[in-house]
Amino acid sequence: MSDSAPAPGTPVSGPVPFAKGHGTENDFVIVPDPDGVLEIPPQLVRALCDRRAGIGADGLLRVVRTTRIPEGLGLDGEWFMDYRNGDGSIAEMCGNGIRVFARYLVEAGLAKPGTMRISTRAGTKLVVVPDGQSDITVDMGPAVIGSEAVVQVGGRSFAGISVSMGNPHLVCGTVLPVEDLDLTSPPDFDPAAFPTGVNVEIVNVLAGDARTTPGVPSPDGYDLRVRMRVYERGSGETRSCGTGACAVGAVALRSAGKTTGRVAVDVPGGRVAITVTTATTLLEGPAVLVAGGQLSPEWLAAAAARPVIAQAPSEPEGPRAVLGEVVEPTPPATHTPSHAAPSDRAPSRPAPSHPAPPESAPPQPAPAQPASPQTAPHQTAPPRPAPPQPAPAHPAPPEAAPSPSTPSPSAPSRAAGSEGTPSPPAVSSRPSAPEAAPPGSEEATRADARASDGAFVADAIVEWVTEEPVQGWDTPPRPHAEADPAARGWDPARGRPQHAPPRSSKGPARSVAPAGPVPSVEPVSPAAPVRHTSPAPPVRPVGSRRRGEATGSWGTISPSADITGAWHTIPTPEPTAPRPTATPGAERTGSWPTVDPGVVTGEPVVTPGLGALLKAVTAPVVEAIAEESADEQPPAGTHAFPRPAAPGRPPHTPPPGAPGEPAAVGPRA
Ligand SMILES: N[C@@H](CCC[C@H](N)C(=O)O)C(=O)O
Repeated sequence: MSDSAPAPGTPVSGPVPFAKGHGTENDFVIVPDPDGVLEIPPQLVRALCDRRAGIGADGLLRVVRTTRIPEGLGLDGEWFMDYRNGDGSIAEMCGNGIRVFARYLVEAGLAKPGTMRISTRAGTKLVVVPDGQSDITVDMGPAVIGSEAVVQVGGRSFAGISVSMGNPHLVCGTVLPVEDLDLTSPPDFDPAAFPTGVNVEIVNVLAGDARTTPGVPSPDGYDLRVRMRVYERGSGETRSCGTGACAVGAVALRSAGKTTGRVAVDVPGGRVAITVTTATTLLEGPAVLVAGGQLSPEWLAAAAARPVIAQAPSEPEGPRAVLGEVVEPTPPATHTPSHAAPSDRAPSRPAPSHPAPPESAPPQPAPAQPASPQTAPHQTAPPRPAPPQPAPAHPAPPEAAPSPSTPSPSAPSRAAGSEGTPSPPAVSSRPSAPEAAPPGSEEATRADARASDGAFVADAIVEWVTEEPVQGWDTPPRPHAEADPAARGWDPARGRPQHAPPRSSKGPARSVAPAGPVPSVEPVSPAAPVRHTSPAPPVRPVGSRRRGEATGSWGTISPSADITGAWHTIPTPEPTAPRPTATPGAERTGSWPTVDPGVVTGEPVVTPGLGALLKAVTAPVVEAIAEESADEQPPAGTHAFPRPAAPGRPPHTPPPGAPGEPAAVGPRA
């Protein structure tokens, strides 16, 4: 923080800028905070992501210099992506979000196009942003493939393979057309297998798998084409998930007998390309900025004053002041993994009860622990560490691997560096590069993953059947959730969805989480203005939203924004694959075939667009480019999106109508 920086706790006197963007329609509110002076509590994240009373998004990206946050210690990207799910919970990584984040850096004049390093809770990622509006590519690190687990989605059981992309995923292949599935309710999963929750991908293989789609060619440049829908932890169903697509690409390739290749992953919001090499996973896809503007101070105050639903907080926070309000101290609450959707899509809730496995399920599927617990980024850098670390809702069985919620002693820990820290560290220059890869970093993860490469493949017995590609497939409309949990289909007495499938009468449930307390509404303290970070009480539990508040004002519309609102059309229609004959219980059989560990059936696929990146990953010149990018001043006067305030000043307050700046529409402080 510079000398002229406001003292912690000083109210921010101006409007807070924001931008809105999406990657394949996985959308985000972007809040620039280069000095790390803003705290955005979960309830404000929820309010901002509210699609009716807020700006609306699946998640939030806070743009902060890596040197200004405890999580960034040891990370060497100039910028840190502080990602939040729409329900206010923190996640380790977001593949679509980091592309949008990079686009924002460039459009806001904070970075130059080209290669840049962006730090996340899952390590520092290399990102290539071409000049113009072309797709952005991210080196996401290796997919760490774990073991089989079963999940209940829309009343059906699916077997899947757990994968860590820094955050946890369960990839479930199925013969049922994914567009027919009901993803309006949170999946029921085994909390012992996923103590911090899980993102669930349901997948059809459409082309390129000789065993299941014989004779159906993939689009040019791809080895496989798949379609997926996803239910995201903390966000509900989204129209795309970048980390999920990476997980799907890795598992789908292995199911087809390959460990490397390129996969077209079609999602409701478009298509992303996944390239799996022996060392890493590349995610390529669009990133679009839609608008920029300023949050209304009145709206912020109203958002902070709304009542909250008392529940176990999804992300225990340390003492901090907050954006929009200051709350009273509360004793630490028992942590319950957060994996529910935000309130405008599905209720936040305690860990769901896990129904009995389907009759055809293996008697005792292995707990879904990644093969190398010490290498899984979401284990080494758990998303919700807090001192003291509470026990998971259900401890893993004795034979299970150590709980992923157990932080590594060497992992970067917010417990050590954040929660008890009254203010961001006074670091004014970039830290020198560590001699060894920092724990939890991408480099460390990759090195560990290489060492355990042969242990990636899960012991799953599966069957793939093709299904007919469908043009213009769509997902059911998102349900509009009401404040009343019951009105959202939530049974507070049972602590699970009202229409959750009954547990099997033929055997006990494998793991049943405690139903949890019935949510109750309680007020929070009166709203206070936006404040800078300072020693402050813990953040209260995530709140529900209230209607009728003033919202953040809209600013400019980006010329590059895709505002058609139309369903994404797959650009190149592929030949129709033979549609399988659905058999009773088929959803249980669709999963991933066993692949011999360590079998590599193809060379890494290098396409023209990715060749440069693959070279960049290893070329020393990348470091020079990254350094240059970090050290040089961004071009002035060309940015189209709101820039953050200069160091030491409150968030940017552009003059109304200034060239290149969004017009100030909302009320001023
Ligand atoms: N949509 C993101 C993933 C966001 C985080 C996820 N919901 C989690 O909690 O792990 C992506 O594009 O990867």
